[in-house]
Amino acid sequence: MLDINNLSITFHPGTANEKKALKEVSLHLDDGDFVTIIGSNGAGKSTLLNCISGSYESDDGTIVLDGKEIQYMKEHKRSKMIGRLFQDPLKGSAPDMTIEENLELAFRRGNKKNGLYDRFLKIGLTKDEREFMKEKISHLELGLEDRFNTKVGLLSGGQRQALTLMMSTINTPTLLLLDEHTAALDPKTAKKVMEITDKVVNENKITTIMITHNIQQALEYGNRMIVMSEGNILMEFSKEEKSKMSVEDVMKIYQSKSAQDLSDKMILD
Ligand SMILES: Nc1ncnc2c1ncn2[C@@H]1O[C@H](COP(=O)(O)OP(=O)(O)OP(=O)(O)O)[C@@H](O)[C@H]1O
Repeated sequence: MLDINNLSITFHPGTANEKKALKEVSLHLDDGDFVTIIGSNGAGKSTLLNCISGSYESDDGTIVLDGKEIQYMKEHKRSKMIGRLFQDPLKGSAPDMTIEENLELAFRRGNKKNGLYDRFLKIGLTKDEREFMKEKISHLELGLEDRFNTKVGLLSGGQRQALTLMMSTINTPTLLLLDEHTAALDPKTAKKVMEITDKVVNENKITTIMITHNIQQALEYGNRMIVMSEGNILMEFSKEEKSKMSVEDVMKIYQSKSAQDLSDKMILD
């Protein structure tokens, strides 16, 4: 479903600041895979997601998603297939619009049959659509279904991140990219948003890549864990291997295989 072959990108080539951020990275994901990625600061984790989403154009290599070569496809076109969440809960939803308006925008954007919104002809949700979305959002158990007319800017960081997750998955994406999407939340809220994420991903069998600085989270969730260092994929662990590992084991293995330690953020967690 996702085939990345020999992906490379160098920033500021030929200058003193030259940085090979990805060095011939190859990665294959099957349908429904939920892969967690950990690695030291500057390992290339976000760059990899940026190349997949189209925020960055790689110098070399291919990215094939669902049989289509996408490495030269514009980012806005890829966004119809790829959902993405960032660390910052303020990204991904419009603060001056209500929950309902944000959900409608996400619903029409990814739904060919509902292309009217693309042409800026806002038509509003039908009664059935509103009920469908209220039902979906009630699964978050955050009470957002009763606040459909609340402006999103008034929601907490956790509520907003959960809403963005809902917006990214209301039309099931081919691929979901999560870039430390719980890192800016307090531990209790982060846990709740992670549990919601896991439920949404598993129930809808969404192929997902999640970067996290939290090793425990990387071990606990998903069916594969990838470890990156200096622009390379250093190691990969299956669900079964992960289940037998502790956070300390991961840190020891990383230190023995890489010249670096895992990021300071990870050690502090
Ligand atoms: N737009 C850019 N211009 C120049 N250098 C960049 C750019 N984006 C990333 N880099 C560099 O590429 C390297 C990899 O960065 P990246 O953000 O992918 O790391 P990361 O593994 O996500 O790290 P962190 O855990 O600190 O977020 C870093 O040295 C970074 O400074």
